[in-house]
Amino acid sequence: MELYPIFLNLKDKKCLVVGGGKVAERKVNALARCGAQILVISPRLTAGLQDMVNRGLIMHRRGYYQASDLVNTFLVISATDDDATNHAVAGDCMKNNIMVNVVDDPPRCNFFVPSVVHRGSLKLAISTGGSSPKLAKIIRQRLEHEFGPAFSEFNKFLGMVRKQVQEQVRDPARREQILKDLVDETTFLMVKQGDLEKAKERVNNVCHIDRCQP
Ligand SMILES: C[C@@]1(CC(=O)O)c2cc3[nH]c(cc4nc(cc5[nH]c(cc(n2)[C@H]1CCC(=O)O)[C@@](C)(CC(=O)O)[C@@H]5CCC(=O)O)C(CC(=O)O)=C4CCC(=O)O)c(CCC(=O)O)c3CC(=O)O
Ligand SMILES: NC(=O)C1=CN([C@@H]2O[C@H](COP(=O)(O)OP(=O)(O)OC[C@H]3O[C@@H](n4cnc5c(N)ncnc54)[C@H](O)[C@@H]3O)[C@@H](O)[C@H]2O)C=CC1
Repeated sequence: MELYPIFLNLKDKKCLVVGGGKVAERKVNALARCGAQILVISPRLTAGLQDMVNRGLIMHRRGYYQASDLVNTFLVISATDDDATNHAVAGDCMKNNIMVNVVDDPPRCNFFVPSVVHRGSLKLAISTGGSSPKLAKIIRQRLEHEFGPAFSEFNKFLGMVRKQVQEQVRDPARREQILKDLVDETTFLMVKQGDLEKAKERVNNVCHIDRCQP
């Protein structure tokens, strides 16, 4: 099966997490950082999830999953240790065309959660298609070394410069050429070697417009 990789905007989308154990906590944290509106259904919660409830970051209904929990839900993660519940959640979601991930049952998922290197808006997401989550984790750790925190700032800088070029360079051919030349292998290596200022200067030299300053 070939999986289609996408990046979802979950801001204010209702997301349901069934189960309140350590796997649920990991998935909730990933959803929370994207501004999702999260409801956890579980008779028990980890201390970390309880803390998030106390701080008003997520909602919690103490109890067992019911099909009515799915009303208005965009995305569901079923992270219980109970097969019958996980099957019921998957079946109900499939019937209603809701995105669903069942953490211990890949065939019942219509999406997998990748391993992710976070560098601000720059995300490197790794999936093994479910073959080996541990391999995905090892690759993520290697990439974290290779793509250090400087990439977060550099990516933000490029986004800003690119927007300025789009707004200020009227001639379409010139604009296209500048955008293509904005970053190259040499600039990339400067960021990688930690010379962010030099990299930014090189970008500014390409666009030659006064407002392209950090
Ligand atoms: C299909 C998928 C569904 C989904 O959850 O989306 C899935 C399924 C399962 N995971 C299992 C086990 C483990 N999962 C991890 C870790 C992670 N698992 C994640 C994703 C995924 N896991 C999806 C596929 C991703 C892909 O395509 O590669 C990561 C990447 C993202 C995240 O969860 O946030 C996160 C790493 C985050 C990071 O650190 O970067 C570890 C490692 C560890 O804990 O150290 C182990 C133990 C070692 C091992 O098994 O490899 C089991 C067996 C359970 C059992 O038998 O008890 C199943 C069920 C099965 O395979 O049948
Ligand atoms: N996909 C992944 O990344 C991984 C998946 N797993 C699998 O994930 C599952 C959960 O693992 P853990 O979080 O460690 O288990 P856990 O035992 O800590 O948590 C299970 C949670 O489900 C809740 N629960 C049980 N029945 C429920 C129901 N009917 N409705 C709502 N909540 C219910 C329990 O109260 C508990 O909070 C296991 O099956 C495990 O094999 C394990 C490691 C990684």
